[in-house]
Amino acid sequence: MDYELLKCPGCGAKFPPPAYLWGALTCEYCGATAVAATGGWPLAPPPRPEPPFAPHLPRATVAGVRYAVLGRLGQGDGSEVFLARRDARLSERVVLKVARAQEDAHLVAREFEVVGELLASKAQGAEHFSRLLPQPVAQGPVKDPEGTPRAAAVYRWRSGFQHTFSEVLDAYPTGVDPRAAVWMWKRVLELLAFVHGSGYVHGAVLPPHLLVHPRDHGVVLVGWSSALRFASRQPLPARSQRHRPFYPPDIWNGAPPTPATDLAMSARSLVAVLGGEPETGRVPLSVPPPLADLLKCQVNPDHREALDDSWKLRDRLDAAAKDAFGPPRYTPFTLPGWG
Ligand SMILES: Nc1ncnc2c1ncn2[C@@H]1O[C@H](COP(=O)(O)OP(=O)(O)OP(=O)(O)O)[C@@H](O)[C@H]1O
Repeated sequence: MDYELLKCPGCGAKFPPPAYLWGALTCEYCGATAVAATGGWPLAPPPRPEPPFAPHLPRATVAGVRYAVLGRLGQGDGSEVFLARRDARLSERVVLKVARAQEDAHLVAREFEVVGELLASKAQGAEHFSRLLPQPVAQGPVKDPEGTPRAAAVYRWRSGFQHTFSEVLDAYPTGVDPRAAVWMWKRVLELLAFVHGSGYVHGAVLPPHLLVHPRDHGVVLVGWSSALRFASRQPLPARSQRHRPFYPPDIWNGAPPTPATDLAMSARSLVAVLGGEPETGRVPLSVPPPLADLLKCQVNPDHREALDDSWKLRDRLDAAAKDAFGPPRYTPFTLPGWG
């Protein structure tokens, strides 16, 4: 085999090993540029084009980033929500929320903004609770299959949180085990305590906005487009007609929402998931009286015993659950698709 010593033809200094990417070498000592007699050292071949991920899947571009749409996660009052992945080798899964109509565009933008404000909150527990809020990635218009631009927002995907209270009720049409309802309500109240401590109300604590992690006994809230600073005393910017029985009645008359509104809506959602009537707070007889009584008084913010402080209500729930079931212990809860 023949070897060639690489020396600068100008000053004779040794060249460093030629970098594969360069077609020429510059001498570190005399600054001369040397090109091989054959016209240059070989350049690295251009990177091979990445094979596209699942080319049959539809693509959507938001804020200059392309996503492959994997499937639908759900449908909101004003939006379509999809699971997608960044269309690149180093990928990440995201939730893509697209406004169904132009009139709903402001709600998608509003949610993105409010969530950003809450993520900046310094209220007690911010470090823990901010991880339970949607994590914004990007927002901007996305073109639908007809080419019409629609307002869209992208959030990070949280694996495990994919069943809403509405789907839990589909899986348990006569209602969940009251023990499961206890941890579900506790998680909602803890998160609401942080939201209220930050000066906001969620304003739409409804079954389709409550996502359950069945194994970890976690619950998070989505659907933040109605959230607002309660000190503003503004009425809710949107209400879901389909879920009328979940709102305290004064909200339909334009009353400004307060933390008590969220607590009442959380109680009504829990009543529903227990197989009861959200409006009256009536639950099946299988629900032990301490829990049934607490729910019944809490669905109505005007009830003389209703609490308007989320932590206090959580403490009261703790006591009611101890009365009914003894000290807390882990009771497995399953949903379709979970072993
Ligand atoms: N982060 C998420 N992870 C999994 N599923 C989600 C997520 N966000 C939304 N979904 C699904 O999409 C459905 C609709 O989403 P969402 O409730 O946020 O829409 P919306 O009612 O139009 O929102 P909003 O009330 O803020 O305008 C939810 O009920 C749920 O099934």
